[in-house]
Amino acid sequence: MNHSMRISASAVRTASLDAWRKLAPGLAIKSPVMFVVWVGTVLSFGMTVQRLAQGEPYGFALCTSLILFFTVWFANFAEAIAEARGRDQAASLKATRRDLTATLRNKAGQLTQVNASALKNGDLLVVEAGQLIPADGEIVLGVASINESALTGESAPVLREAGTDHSGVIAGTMLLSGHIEVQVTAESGHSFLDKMIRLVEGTQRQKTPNELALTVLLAALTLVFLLAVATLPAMAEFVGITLDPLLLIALLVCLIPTTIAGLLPAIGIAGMNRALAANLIAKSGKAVEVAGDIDTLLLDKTGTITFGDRQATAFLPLPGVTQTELVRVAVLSSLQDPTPEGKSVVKLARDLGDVTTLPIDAEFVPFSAETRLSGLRLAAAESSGKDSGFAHAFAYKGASDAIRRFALAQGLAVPQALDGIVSKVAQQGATPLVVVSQQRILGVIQLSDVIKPGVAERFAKLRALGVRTVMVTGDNPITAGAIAAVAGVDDFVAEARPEDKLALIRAEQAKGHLVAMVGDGTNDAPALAQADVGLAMNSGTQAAKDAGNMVDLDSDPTKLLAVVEVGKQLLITRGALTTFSLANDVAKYFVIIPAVFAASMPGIGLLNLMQLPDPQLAVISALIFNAVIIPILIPLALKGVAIRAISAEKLLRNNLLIYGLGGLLLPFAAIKLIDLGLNWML
Ligand SMILES: Nc1ncnc2c1ncn2[C@@H]1O[C@H](COP(=O)(O)OP(=O)(O)OP(=O)(O)O)[C@@H](O)[C@H]1O
Ligand SMILES: [K+]
Ligand SMILES: [Mg+2]
Repeated sequence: MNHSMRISASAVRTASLDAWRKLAPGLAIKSPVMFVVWVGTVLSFGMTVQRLAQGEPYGFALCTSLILFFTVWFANFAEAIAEARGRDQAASLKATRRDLTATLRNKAGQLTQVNASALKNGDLLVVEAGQLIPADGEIVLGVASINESALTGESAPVLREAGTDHSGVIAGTMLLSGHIEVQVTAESGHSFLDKMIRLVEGTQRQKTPNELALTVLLAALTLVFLLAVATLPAMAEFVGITLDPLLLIALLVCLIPTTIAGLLPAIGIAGMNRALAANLIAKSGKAVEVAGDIDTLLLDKTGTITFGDRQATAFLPLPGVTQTELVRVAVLSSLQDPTPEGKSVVKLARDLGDVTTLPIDAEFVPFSAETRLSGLRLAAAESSGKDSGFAHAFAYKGASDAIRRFALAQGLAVPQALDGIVSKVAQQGATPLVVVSQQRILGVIQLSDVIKPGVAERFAKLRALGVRTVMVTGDNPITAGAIAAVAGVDDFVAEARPEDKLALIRAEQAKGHLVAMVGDGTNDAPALAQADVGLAMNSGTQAAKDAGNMVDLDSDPTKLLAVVEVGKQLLITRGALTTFSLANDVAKYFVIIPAVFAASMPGIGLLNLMQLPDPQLAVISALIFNAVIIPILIPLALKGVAIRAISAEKLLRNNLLIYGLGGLLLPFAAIKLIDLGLNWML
């Protein structure tokens, strides 16, 4: 993906054209504030023509009309340039999805070649090494090594596998090796990526709730100023002056919040652009915005804080159990377990010389996040029944609390020595899996995982931004504690099942927190849906991606930091420019009103701080400032106000100082300068 956020010359060219197109009344009315300026422009041009026709002086009228016109045009240009930049960004993404062909497998097993655009949800595709994946989907068969660089810019191949939490594939990426079957989950043109493309292109942009609220507020302010200006002629009449209606229009435009109204769409689009530049797919502008207000972040341990490639590294038998016996039962419990954990158990056992094979009539009990164990039952033993005197034969492995409970329910004793072994493994941050057969608990498998480098710094940065991090894991409290300490999370919850994660999010939300959550597994889906920001990994299952409101193309769980930053920057930029715009308007009021009345009311002349001699020139100067401040601020609106890791209150105070006080003082100086310039020119 092209991550350049610079403004290209061609973007400026298209935006200039689009700014004209956006003058159409149907589009102009979308922003009530700018529509008032639009109407003012039309009226003003009308009066110019009228004065021209009647042979009256029309210079002031023409100047006013032109400046008003450019005010509207600049606002249109601000939006158009943000959109053009979004289109540039989307173009490279779109290119990955063009003209793909698919090998479709029908129910009878026959293969046919079809165009990817004809694919339907649920279609089964066969993809061979060297081919491009034709549609977004989930691998239902096979293991794949995939190059996603067309999408993410990252050239290192990624591994995707059927039946795991990383089975998702995306159209336009390249299958490097393997032979896979993919089930289509998103028809061409309807995937998250397509949606994001439309969002950044501006073709499917909707105002976010905050944007809508601000638009209403600005419209209300405009109405207040409209009423205030409407009462001026009567007041002027009272003191014996007749006010030129053009002066009133100009005054109104200076007073209403045109700066923020003109820049508002650009700020929102730029937020989406920044998200996409970070390889984040947001399903709506709202998701990005909410991310800025997040104060609690829930992360799971395995695969988020650690690499998630849990590998068996040791078999630790209980006293009185031989290593061979422990290994044999561990292998029995894992032979049909497709998880990376299960496979690694078999691999380590084989390396140690184990040759255990699957007994006939074995019934596989798959791992679930609910039971937190896996293994097999022997159906034959089961059918012989309890009366025959045989116990059910089984071999299980699982989380220590789960196996302990299971063993007790089966009437098996829990050996004293178990705790010691479990804690020893857990204290190193490794995951202990306890192994049990129908006869007894045999010992522990040690699963080792590696903490991702740099997570501690990221969490520290989040803390500085006011975001509390909580690790939620299905693992035991000791392992969780050990990992939490190294990773530097603020808090952790252990032995959590999926519904516990959901309950935790609800509890945090009930306390008034806005919660973000990262996940990739199907069992994360409810929590992802409940969270205010649910960031799903692109590598994850379709259920997770459907439930979340953001997808990370890089499948990097620590990307949540970037999500929060993009969101915060959006909110802070919008807040700062709103403050600036309103402060400007207040200042303009005090510049213009005295200038207008000074000539006929000596008393008010004292208030004419800036000593602007000619009321018409004063108004023109204010109008010019009012217009050009929009393009001047476009780069800031697009780039965003810099955010530093300081507390929200400090940030607010700093911004009030810079954009509030600055916004109040700048117009006095700028308008005086423009006025001096105009006086000199004339
Ligand atoms: N294949 C497996 N067979 C048996 N038990 C397993 C298997 N995989 C994991 N477990 C046990 O179940 C627990 C929960 O695993 P799970 O992967 O659901 O954790 P989680 O809720 O996703 O949390 P996290 O990902 O943070 O560890 C693990 O800590 C481990 O003890
Ligand atoms: K204004
Ligand atoms: Mg997990």
